[in-house]
Amino acid sequence: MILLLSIHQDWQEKARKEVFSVFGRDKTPDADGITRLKLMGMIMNETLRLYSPVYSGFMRDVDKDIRLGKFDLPASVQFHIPIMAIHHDPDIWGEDVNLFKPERFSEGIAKATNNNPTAFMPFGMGPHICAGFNFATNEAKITIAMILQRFTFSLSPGYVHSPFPFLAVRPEKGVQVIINAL
Ligand code: HEM
Repeated sequence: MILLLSIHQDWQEKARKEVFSVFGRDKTPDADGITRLKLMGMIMNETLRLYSPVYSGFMRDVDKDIRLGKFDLPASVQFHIPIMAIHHDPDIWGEDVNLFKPERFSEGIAKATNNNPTAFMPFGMGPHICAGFNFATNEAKITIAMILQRFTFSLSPGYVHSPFPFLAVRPEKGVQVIINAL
């Protein structure tokens, strides 16, 4: 999120305005307020879509013969759900699939996915959905909100774009930003 908000200063400003309107400049973010950060949620979803940390996806075992949409899946096969590929499918997200556009989530996930809400699954899906889902999203929202309350940030000219798959997607050469106190 820091990378994308450094590039997209307009969204950084919108996110800061939202944080100020909910917490002001000084209040430490609390659970109640965090649920009211709608723009922050949209920015987070778009970040998780573009740079899905669990890029490779996840596996499911088929325990009995089953029909899934147009596929007949026999018992005992394993299939792979490739999160990053689904998150970059233009049939679902549109021709602007590679652009950072948090506004695509403004009316919820069903609208953003052209009525395929299960196509957005940065934390997986079903009974084995990520156990840390709430923890991870709340922690990130609190951290970003506290940074936005105190600092502006922009991308350093030395930054080299280098998303790198190593367990999770990470910037191989780091994310260098210039930070200024507000
Ligand atoms: C941005 C951060 C994270 C992302 C994107 C993420 C994503 C995922 C994904 C895609 C799965 C597979 C889900 C499935 O098979 O349907 C998963 C499983 C899991 N995650 Fe996370 N995760 C994150 C953070 C965390 C954190 C912080 C914790 C623990 C505090 C955690 C604990 C787990 C556990 C225990 C599972 C296995 C759940 C099961 O198999 O029942 N995750 N996560």
